[in-house]
Amino acid sequence: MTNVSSARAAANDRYLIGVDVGTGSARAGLFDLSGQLLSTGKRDITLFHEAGSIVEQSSTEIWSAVCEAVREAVSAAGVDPAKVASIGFDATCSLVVLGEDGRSLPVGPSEDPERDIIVWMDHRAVDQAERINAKGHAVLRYVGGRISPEMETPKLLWLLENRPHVFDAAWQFFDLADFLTWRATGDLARSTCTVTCKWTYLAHEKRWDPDYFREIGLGKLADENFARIGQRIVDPGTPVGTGLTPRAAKELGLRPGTAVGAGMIDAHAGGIGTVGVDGPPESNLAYVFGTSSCTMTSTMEPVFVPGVWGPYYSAMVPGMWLNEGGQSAAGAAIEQLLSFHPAAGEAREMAERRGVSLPALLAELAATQARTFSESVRLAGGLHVVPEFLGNRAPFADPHARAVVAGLGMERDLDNLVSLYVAGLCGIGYGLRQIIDTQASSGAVIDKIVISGGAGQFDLVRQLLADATGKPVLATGSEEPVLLGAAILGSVAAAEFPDVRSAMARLSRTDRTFAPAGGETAMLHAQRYEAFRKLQSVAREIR
Ligand SMILES: Nc1ncnc2c1ncn2[C@@H]1O[C@H](COP(=O)(O)OP(=O)(O)O)[C@@H](O)[C@H]1O
Ligand SMILES: O=C(CO)[C@H](O)[C@H](O)COP(=O)(O)O
Repeated sequence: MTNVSSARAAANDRYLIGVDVGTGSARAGLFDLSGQLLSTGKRDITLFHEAGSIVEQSSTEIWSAVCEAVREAVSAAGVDPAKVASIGFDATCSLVVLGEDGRSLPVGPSEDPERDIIVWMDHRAVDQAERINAKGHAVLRYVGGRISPEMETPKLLWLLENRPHVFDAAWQFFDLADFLTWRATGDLARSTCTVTCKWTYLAHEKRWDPDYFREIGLGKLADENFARIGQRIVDPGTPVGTGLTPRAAKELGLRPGTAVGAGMIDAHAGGIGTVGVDGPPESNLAYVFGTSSCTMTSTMEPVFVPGVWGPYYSAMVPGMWLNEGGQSAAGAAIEQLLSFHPAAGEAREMAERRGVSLPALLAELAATQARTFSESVRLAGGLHVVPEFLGNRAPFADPHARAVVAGLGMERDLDNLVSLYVAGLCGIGYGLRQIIDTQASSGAVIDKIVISGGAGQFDLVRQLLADATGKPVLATGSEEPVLLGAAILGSVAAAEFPDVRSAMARLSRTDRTFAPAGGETAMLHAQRYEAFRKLQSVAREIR
């Protein structure tokens, strides 16, 4: 084992960059070899919304945002780019469509070629997903029994049926993380993580299933031997190409040849940035609470949980199986919930004056109004929220589910908005509890939750989630575990660590534990959880 002084010396020598492309922004973090975050850079990215659940982005804009964020992080730390050993990428699981020579193709009715990405949250392919599910092909066993319209094969089918000229003109279809490693290195390798979780690649058998593609109407892709969706599938962290191309290096402000690791989906990077702490990975559920929420559970043997994505082999922790749940809208659901309230405008102005976001302001107000974080649940009073504004991802795999808010009165004031915010967070917590309970009844039992993501950075949120689920919530030492996860991928490609497991063990540690409240508070949450399930079930019945 390296001692502290030699680790420090090494830490001064070489640096790791992690890039996280979330739904709303591209961020870069510069780490030393002890996992210490030295600087960050961030650029917002545009989301184009259209009728029909269409949400698109631009890969050109995203690549520029990545380059600017990396330059910002490197210059803020004052580090010589020659000392950057590696770069790793994670991104949302959005579909990028490129034509010959890598030129962007328009994925939607706007016909704007810059809009070449169907974003993960785009639900245009609900009908295609339903038709695929009706066929019941055996590969669906490995995506929780039902394909989601957020995955890539329904989206590809939508393109083939609605924009056949674009489908035919496409040279490559990429998951966003694989686009980024291709753009950085020129290598078309796909990551096991992306293709297994979103494209039905069977990593445990190291193969695509051509029958599935033929049965659902995407036989063309099988006939081409999968040349447009990935013929070389490598584990996350595998060195890609010969590192950065001269062009990409110039754009990023780094050296050509800097090692690049095969990437991951953002939630999975959050997973490897967190689940290595405190006990074996199978005891820890990684909870990534950002625009969406993702629950990542690792097991030694495959566990089939209807309505929870997976089991996926080696898609997150190498050699382990993964069950992935969560909700399509989590942070986004809280934003939507708050936007309906009469006091939202006034509160937003107040938040702007203080230079914080609206939910961050409300978290602060809730914390000051309650004696302890745990007691803030009482602020919710008779308000109950099932925050399924964009369907139920797990454990019902139901994209048609919608939100329920119960207990509204005539109040219009800021305090009532704080109450609604707390009730919304409790609803997020009960949805998480429901996934944990469902997984446990199928055999995937966890002891603790390790949290990451933008919304997971608040102590009030962490405590409420611990109380709502009855499980301890751990915060890691790194304030940016998702960026750390991405940096780990690069570090392995640069051979700074022998493999992802050892990098996880070396670079992540627990900072604080939020123990679940007992006594009356636990009872109150048990009652509220019951109310949540009743409301959710009535809403389903009504539909
Ligand atoms: N205190 C908070 N309470 C609830 N939601 C929050 C809070 N702070 C941030 N969020 C939400 O978290 C999301 C941003 O998280 P982040 O991980 O940065 O996003 P992404 O990676 O999805 O782009 C936004 O939806 C934001 O409104
Ligand atoms: O589907 C997912 C992971 O499988 C993610 O939810 C999606 O990629 C968006 O992530 P984020 O909320 O962090 O922007």
